[in-house]
Amino acid sequence: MTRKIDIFDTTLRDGEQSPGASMNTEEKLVVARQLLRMKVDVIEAGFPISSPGDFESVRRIAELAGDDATVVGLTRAVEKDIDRAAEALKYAKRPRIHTGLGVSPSHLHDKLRITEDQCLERAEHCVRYAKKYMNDVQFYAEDAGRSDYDFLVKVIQRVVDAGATVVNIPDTTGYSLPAEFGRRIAYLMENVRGIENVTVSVHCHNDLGMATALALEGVKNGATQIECTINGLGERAGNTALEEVVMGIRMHGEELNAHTDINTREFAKASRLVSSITGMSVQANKAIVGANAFAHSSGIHQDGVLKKRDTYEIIDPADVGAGQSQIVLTARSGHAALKHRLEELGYEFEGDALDKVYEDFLNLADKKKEVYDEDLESLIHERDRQVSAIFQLEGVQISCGTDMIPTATVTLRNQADQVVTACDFGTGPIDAMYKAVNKIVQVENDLTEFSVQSVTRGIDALGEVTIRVTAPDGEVYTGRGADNDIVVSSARAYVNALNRLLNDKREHQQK
Ligand SMILES: CC(=O)SCCNC(=O)CCNC(=O)[C@H](O)C(C)(C)COP(=O)(O)OP(=O)(O)OC[C@H]1O[C@@H](n2cnc3c(N)ncnc32)[C@H](O)[C@@H]1OP(=O)(O)O
Ligand SMILES: CC(C)C(=O)C(=O)O
Repeated sequence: MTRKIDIFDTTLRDGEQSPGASMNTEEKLVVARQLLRMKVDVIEAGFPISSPGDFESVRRIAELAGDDATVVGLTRAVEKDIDRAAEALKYAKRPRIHTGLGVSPSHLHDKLRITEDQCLERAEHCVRYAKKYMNDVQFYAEDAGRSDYDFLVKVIQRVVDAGATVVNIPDTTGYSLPAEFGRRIAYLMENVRGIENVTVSVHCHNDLGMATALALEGVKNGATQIECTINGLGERAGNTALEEVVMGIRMHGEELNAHTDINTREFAKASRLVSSITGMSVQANKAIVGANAFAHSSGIHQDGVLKKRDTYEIIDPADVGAGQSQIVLTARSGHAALKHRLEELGYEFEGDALDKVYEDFLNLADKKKEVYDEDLESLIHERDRQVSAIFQLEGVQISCGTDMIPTATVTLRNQADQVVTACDFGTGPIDAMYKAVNKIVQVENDLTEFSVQSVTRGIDALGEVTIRVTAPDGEVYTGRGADNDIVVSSARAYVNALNRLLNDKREHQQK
């Protein structure tokens, strides 16, 4: 059996320290419920002395958690902070005070302005003082990542001897390299007497983008608690992301001799919840919970994933509550992805027919970032319309604008494969285009309806135009056309309606 790693979630404390991410008590309770659903072991609910609101949040989350999680209040190595935290945690079933102070030369000399001896004394005192209130006391050695190895051993020895149940070794500034941070943890494990009787925790920041790697190195070298946040929220560049570190342990559990009890299927939901409450959006390429984490948009990858998912995916998206892998159709997609999506939509294309749709698809995809299902359907319908065409639109060019007479030049190809061009002007670009088409097609009709709608989303969406023309005998013919450019859609729709009218006329003549 591998070691159980406790997941200490600090979204509500360090996560909330992200500029712009602060949460009120009700919002913190909503997040806390989600953390309980995920079965985190420890919830750091706030810094009780910092404000009445944070005190209340810690108090209510302690009540909410009951026996299901340890609830932590953070303090400085200051008696009044500890008193306030103890008060907030008075009714908690599993309370923990998290106290401590800086231990690096920078924090001692420039921030706290104390000597090493004063630091050792304060460290011991804050733990002993907190122990008056409860047994479970966690000590943090702030900025341990930049501290002297032997001084850190002395600090941790003092607090272990004073009764700390958990010792937290933070890389507060995200400065360390993972292997070096691992050596630091190993050094403590070798040199602090009795450390095997306490929980060693790691709390890493992401200033160099290595917070998850740092935490995993910590675990590899002896830590059994990881402090982390949903979406990696936290001071400055954030903390170790909970979803990343838990999945890292799941993937490499044997090598790390580690497992967690977290319900990973709640990850996607937790990510969305925290993002919507804090207003901190999640980057699309964020590991595990980003919108693109299980999306494939290039042909070679799509072909691989369609043959077997694990050719390009190490995690089943369902395991993190992210549904299914997505095949995103773009100009980098190949036949395999297009065929697959068409089949999902109920269209079977093989061989030459598939090649032709693929060609149209690429033309469209070069103009759009992403080709959606509606685009594909529209593209197929457009092809069907052209198959039975007497006239086909070859090109349309418009010139219009302020102080200009709208003018259209239209080129059509007829069934005898002749290309005919006509030009006309009108009250607007569409009117000019219709008149130019009429000069070539020369069939009497009234344009009785014109409507345009966006087929998909975004500025590059296909616009689909529907028009109705009425023949002299009162018969109505509908035409449709789709393109990114609505003038082109309009020309296509009009030519399509006229083709129908002409086909109908021919059929009548043949009867
Ligand atoms: C690495 C971390 O993330 S630590 C957690 C960060 N979280 C917070 O800061 C929570 C919100 N903070 C607050 O509400 C306030 O800063 C308070 C209530 C904690 C303190 O407020 P104030 O008394 O006004 O002090 P202020 O914030 O200006 O300065 C911090 C003081 O605490 C001292 N201090 C900082 N950390 C510690 C510590 N761990 N132990 C003891 N003293 C500390 C500083 O040296 C400074 O003392 P000084 O004024 O004697 O120089
Ligand atoms: C309070 C401590 C654990 C902290 O947030 C840090 O060192 O980054």
